[in-house]
Order: sequence, then structure tokens, then C-alpha cells
Amino acid sequence: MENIISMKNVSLIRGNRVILKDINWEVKEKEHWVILGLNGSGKTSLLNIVTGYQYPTKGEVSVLGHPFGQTNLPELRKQIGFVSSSLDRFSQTLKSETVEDIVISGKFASIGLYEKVINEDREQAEQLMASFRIDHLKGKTYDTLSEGEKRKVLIGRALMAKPKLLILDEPSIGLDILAREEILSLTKEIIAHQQCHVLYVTHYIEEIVEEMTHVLLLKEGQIVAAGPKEEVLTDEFLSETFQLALKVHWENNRPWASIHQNIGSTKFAKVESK
Ligand SMILES: Nc1ncnc2c1ncn2[C@@H]1O[C@H](COP(=O)(O)OP(=O)(O)OP(=O)(O)O)[C@@H](O)[C@H]1O
Repeated sequence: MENIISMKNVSLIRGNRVILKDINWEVKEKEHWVILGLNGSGKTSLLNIVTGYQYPTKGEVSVLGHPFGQTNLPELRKQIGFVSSSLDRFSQTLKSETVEDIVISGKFASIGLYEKVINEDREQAEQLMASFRIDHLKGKTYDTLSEGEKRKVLIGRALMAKPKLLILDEPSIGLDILAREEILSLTKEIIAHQQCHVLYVTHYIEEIVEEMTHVLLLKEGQIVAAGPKEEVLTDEFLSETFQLALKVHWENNRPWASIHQNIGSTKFAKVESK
């Protein structure tokens, strides 16, 4: 079976800025990955390479068995579901769309419905909305939804095209603790019931639910560690990634981080001793 993602010696350089350096990464069948790293560590750039929106300066990339350079990227993208808060840039168009039309539009990778919708599409959207517990939102327009509801609708939209790879780029950003747990429980259901591989980008390790199998840690464009989550989520690797003394503990099969040294504590000590 082909790898879901394969990157060999991938670097991304823009101007004199090295954004990604020597990335070697393989995602195999049945693996679900979380990508963690500080702001500016290169997470979005890495996703942009996976989706073919950015071409690496150096190295080889293959996604869903398609080597880049010999692949029709628009065709490949039909097999990749991408949910990002940047979709909100289109919120002017989305605003007046109904929940069900937004979900259906995922089949055509469009914002707005311009193609002929068949009964099968409506049925598939109904099923997705029921399984995401958003069927009660039918008829409502996007601008009247809460942030958590909007996020669920966009995830439903991404699944409408039955992608083989689903990228969730910081899906919990701006959500309260309850809405965040709902998104995590949805992610668990997707892994359990949809035939797709999940790539989940976040800043928070407690979002690594039991079903996520692997973790990639990025720091300044380089991989700190990548592999099965139990091997990667160590105090040492996390502290290096987040440049802060962190300790990991596990609760209900989820990792949590606590801070073991306050940032700037040395500085405060100096001021006090003056
Ligand atoms: N086209 C570009 N030209 C120059 N620098 C760029 C370009 N694209 C990204 N960068 C820089 O590369 C670094 C990595 O950016 P990227 O958006 O991939 O980080 P990130 O980990 O996704 O950050 P965040 O968590 O804040 O979203 C940043 O310092 C960014 O400013």
C-alpha cells in the first residue's frame, strides 16, 4: 500500500528565509497525525506543501501515492478535505448560505452552490448533518451560527467529497471548552467511521485524543521528533519544541502539559535582587 504522505529531504526557502529544512516524514495507512509547534514554526507551510499550494525548494513529495511534479494537483485536491479558519475569508459569500447548502457545496469544492444537486447529494448531506448532530440547524444561514456550529458545518462540508485525507487546521481556535470538546468528539467519530486519514494541527497537546496515533513536533522549520505519540510526547521533546520546561501527564488517554518553570522567572529574580 502507498504512503498517505511521503516527504524526502524537503526544504522550503523564500528569499533568504529558510521556512522548512530537511523534512523527512511518512504517514502510512491507518495513521492519524497531530502537528504541533509554536507560532511561526512552519505548520501552515507544511500543510501548504501537502495540498500542493506551495512547492518545495528542494526534496520529493508524494501524497496519496501521487508524486508531485507528475500529478494533476486540482484532481488530487478533490481527495483532500481541508478545514481552516481561513475559510472565514469567504464568509461574505458563506454568510447567507444555508447549513445544508454549505455541506452539499463540499462535493463541488465551491463556496456557494452552482451545480446541479441530485437527491443522492441531499441524502448524503442529511446523513452527515445527523451524525454531526447539526441537523437541527437546517434552514439556518451561516451568519446566525455560533463559532462551534460553524466549525462543525465546515467539517461536514469537507467530508461531503469523501476525502481520503482530512486536514483540520486548528479547528478549535476561538472555541470555548465545551465547543472544543464537541469538535474533538467529532474528530474521534470521523476517525472511527469515515474512511479518511486525519491530519490535525494544533497548539495544545490535550487535543490529542485517543484515536490520534502519531505526532510531529516542529521547531523553526525542522522536525524535533515524529512518530507514535507515546514516543514523541516526552518532557524533553515538548520542552524543546515549545522552548519552555514542560511536563507531560496522561489523563483519560489524553496527554496534558504543565509548565515547570515560569517564563521570565530569571528576569524577575534579577530585578528583585537590585
Ligand atoms: N512566502 C513567505 N515568505 C517569507 N516568509 C514566509 C512565507 N511564508 C511563511 N513565511 C514565514 O515562515 C514561518 C513559518 O510560517 P507558518 O505560517 O508556516 O508557521 P505556523 O507554524 O503555521 O504559524 P502559526 O501557528 O502562527 O499559524 C513564519 O515565520 C512566516 O513568517
